Formats: sequence, structure tokens, C-alpha cells
Amino acid sequence: MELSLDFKTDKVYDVVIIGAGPAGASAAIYTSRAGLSTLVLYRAEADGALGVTQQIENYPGIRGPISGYELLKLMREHAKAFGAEFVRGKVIATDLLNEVKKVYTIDGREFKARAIIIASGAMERTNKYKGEEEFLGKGVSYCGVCDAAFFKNRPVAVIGEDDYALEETEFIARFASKIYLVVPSSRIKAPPEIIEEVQSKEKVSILLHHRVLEIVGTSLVEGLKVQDVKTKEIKLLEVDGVFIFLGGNKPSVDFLMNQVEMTDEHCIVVNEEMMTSVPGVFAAGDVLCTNIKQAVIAAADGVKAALAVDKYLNKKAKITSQW
Ligand SMILES: Cc1cc2nc3c(=O)[nH]c(=O)nc-3n(C[C@H](O)[C@H](O)[C@H](O)COP(=O)(O)OP(=O)(O)OC[C@H]3O[C@@H](n4cnc5c(N)ncnc54)[C@H](O)[C@@H]3O)c2cc1C
Repeated sequence: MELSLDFKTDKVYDVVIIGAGPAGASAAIYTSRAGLSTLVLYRAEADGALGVTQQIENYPGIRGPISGYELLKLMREHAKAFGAEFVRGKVIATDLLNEVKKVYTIDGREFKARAIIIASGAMERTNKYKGEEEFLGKGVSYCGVCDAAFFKNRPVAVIGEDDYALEETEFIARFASKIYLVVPSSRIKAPPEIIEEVQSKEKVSILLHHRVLEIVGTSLVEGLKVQDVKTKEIKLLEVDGVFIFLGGNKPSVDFLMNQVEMTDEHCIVVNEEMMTSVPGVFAAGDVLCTNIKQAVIAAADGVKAALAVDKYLNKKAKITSQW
């Protein structure tokens, strides 16, 4: 679960894949097997739609039931065996219009590639809490690595319910005196061993199935008002900071900064070879908003994008199958 900040970023990869779900991991199997240097960036280990899936038993060849995270690990190991590199880092910006494309992560790293596959899924938040915009940068944050040090020896709340939120909580716990982990759902959608690790931290109190009512303060955050869904009890948590790591069902495309064509619903538009409106930039999986959201379909999309990258980089006349 260590977040590495000393990764060498001067290399120009053949392809950088954003997302390590079934679309991104399957693309990585094909690009790395084709001899293309491949880097996969992802937010957290058990992240994305498959990462939070408790059980799956319809993925071809894997009879299951198996957790989505276990299946993801198999796909990623498969890609790593062909040489793909997987690096944890939330992508927040991209520069896609030149021949060498640049990808920037939240902790300030820059990665370069001749082609990009966007496989970031569709799990972005759709709505905001009362007080969230007012106190953004004044105690409200979306980034532990960037802002946790500002809360050294001070109490904070973390709102989230998956592995991404847990990994950020672990990092913030290095600094904060106390962390209230507010979980809107009735369960944390993460592997048991990761939940246990966070539970074992004395300074973390987990408030399961609590609805967030409001972030309160004057000029800076002074508290978080939450309600226990079962008992209806309202509590004011006295905190100086509120970190929010929640998902929804919107495509994860903010980092594209409108450089590629999208629909009104922010779904990426691709041609029959999975290429976006920008040459060298491809997309696959749930980020396309295909009407059937299934792991095997996302994986197949990823494979199509990977073969199209091979055609693009090697200037082939047409896409060729990989045997
Ligand atoms: C509860 C649930 C149950 C499901 N059950 C099944 C099932 O039984 N069978 C089945 O076939 N399908 C199932 N699905 C659907 C399936 O999980 C999805 O269709 C599939 O995971 C989509 O794959 P993807 O690779 O496109 O996106 P995801 O799996 O969502 O992966 C997205 C990846 O992008 C990364 N990412 C996102 N934003 C960023 C960023 N800014 N920077 C870096 N990385 C980023 C994430 O970390 C993640 O690695 C289920 C989905 C859900 C939500």
C-alpha cells in the first residue's frame, strides 16, 4: 500500500494506460506482449467498478465465485509478466495534443507516452455536500498526499467507502491526531485485510452508515455534521479538515480537460478502432458509457484499443490480430 513518490518520469513510454480495471489491465496484456513499453496508472489497488465488486462468477475461464479484486490481481499479474509497469497515482491533468503526450498525477509527477489509452471507468461523483464548495481549500480537500501535512496533530474527517478512501486514510493518519472515517454505505467496499489494517489504527474511528449533512465553519472548516442512518442521531464532528474520496456513476474524464470529443453526458466518443478525436489517444471500457457494463466487455474493449495502439505506433495499414 506504499505510495511511491520517487518514480523516474523522464522516460517516454510507447503507451500510458490510465486505469487498471479490466479495460486497462487487458489492454496492458496486449500492448506489453506486443513489445510496447507500457505504463498503467491507477488510483488505488481495489478501485474501480470491478475492484469494489464483492463476487463475480461470470468472467470466462474463472468460474468463481471470486472477488472482483482477486480477479483484477490475476489480470494485472498477467500484464506484469509481459513487462507492463503498474504505478499508483491519481491522474489530474493531461496534455494530449502533441506527438508526445503528457499525463500528470496529483502528487506532481509527469509521465510521457507516444499513445494513451483512457480506461478510467465511470465512477465519478455527481453531487456535492452543503459547504463543500465554500470550504474547498479552506479545510476541504480531495488529496491526502497534497494536504495531509497541513493537518499535523489536528483532527480531520475522511468521507469514503472503498479502497481508495482507505488508502488515503492510511496516509492521512501519518499526520492527523484523529480521523473520523465517515462511510455513507452500510459496508466498506474493500478487501477485508485492508479494512482490518485501517481498523487497527487507534486514531481512526469508523462511522459506518452515516449520512453527511453539512460541512460547517466560518472562514475555515470547523466541523462535519453527520447523521446515523439507523438511529437518526445527528452528530457534529469537531474537525479542522474534511477529505472527500467518494465515487458515483459519472465517467472519470475531468483530467482530459475537454481535449477529446465527448457526449453531453461526458462519455468519450471513439471510432471503430477505439480512437478518440485526438490521434494517438484511445479509450476503452465503462468510460465509453456502453449500454452493457460487464467486465468481459470492458476487457474486450481494452484489447481492441491495445491492437489499435499497435497499428498507430507501428504505422500498420490495418489492425492485426495477436496470436
Ligand atoms: C457493484 C458492481 C457489481 C458488478 N458485477 C459485475 C459482474 O458480476 N460481472 C461483470 O462482468 N461485471 C460486473 N460489474 C461491471 C464491471 O465491474 C465493469 O463493467 C468493469 O469493471 C468496467 O471496467 P473498466 O476497466 O472500464 O473500469 P473500472 O473497473 O471502473 O476501472 C477503472 C480504473 O480507472 C482507475 N481510475 C479512475 N480514475 C482515475 C484517475 N483519475 N487516475 C488514475 N486512475 C484512475 C481506477 O483506479 C480503476 O483502476 C459490476 C459493477 C459494479 C459496480
